[in-house]
Amino acid sequence: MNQPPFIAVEGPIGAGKTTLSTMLSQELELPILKEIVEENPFLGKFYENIDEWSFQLEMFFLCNRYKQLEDTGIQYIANNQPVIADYHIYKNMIFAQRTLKGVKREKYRQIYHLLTDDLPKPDVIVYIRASLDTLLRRIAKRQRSFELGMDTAYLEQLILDYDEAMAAIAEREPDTTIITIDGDTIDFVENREQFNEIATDLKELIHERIQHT
Ligand SMILES: Nc1ncnc2c1ncn2[C@@H]1O[C@H](COP(=O)(O)OP(=O)(O)OP(=O)(O)O)[C@@H](O)[C@H]1O
Ligand SMILES: Nc1nc(=O)c2ncn([C@H]3C[C@H](O)[C@@H](CO)O3)c2[nH]1
Repeated sequence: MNQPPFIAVEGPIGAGKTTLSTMLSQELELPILKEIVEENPFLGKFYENIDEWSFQLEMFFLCNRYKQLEDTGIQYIANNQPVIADYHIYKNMIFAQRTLKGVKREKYRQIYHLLTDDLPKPDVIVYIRASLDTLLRRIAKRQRSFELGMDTAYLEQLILDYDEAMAAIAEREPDTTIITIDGDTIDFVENREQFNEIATDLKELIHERIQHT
């Protein structure tokens, strides 16, 4: 039986996840789960020295998301309410597999599965793909001080990691709907028609699922 959807907006750093999920939550009148960024004590240190700070940072993200999704499961999903998030829990693995090495990576992997295997997983993913140029422009535009020294190669690699991760989810979870948006050509901020198309697709999906519940 279909459930009212749990929608996640995903994509590499600066793709527009928070922007699009906020717009969608307003348009579709859905509650939103947002990543907490400014209060993260490790992000600045991490971008200065990834090898030194990656384990602390990845564990911090994992624990925060775990708590948020545990609460979401109780508050919304168990009550058959649609909800939208500006991340998918699998994001933790995408980053951690890139930033952690050796024993720490293996320990992290085990903790990840222990914490997340029984969490509610999104059944719709809006995946915003974007080229390196677009991402760099957007990251520069928002002027977060800790991101200004970000290594371009790190971002370039994450673009590939995201593509691989989405392909792996599509194969592993055929019931998950993945809507891919080309963030280079579709401008959901400036072009209202393009935003409306995305919102309409999701409205139809929610409607279908609620009818089948
Ligand atoms: N389609 C767009 N056109 C122009 N600017 C955009 C667009 N989408 C997002 N932006 C701008 O790009 C910047 C990054 O967007 P946003 O913070 O939503 O990205 P994000 O994917 O949530 O980032 P992060 O990975 O860091 O969480 C913001 O300044 C936002 O206003
Ligand atoms: N290493 C690492 N692991 C994560 O799970 C993760 N999630 C987000 N981020 C970074 C991207 C933006 O700079 C900033 C806001 O999204 O935080 C992460 N970095």
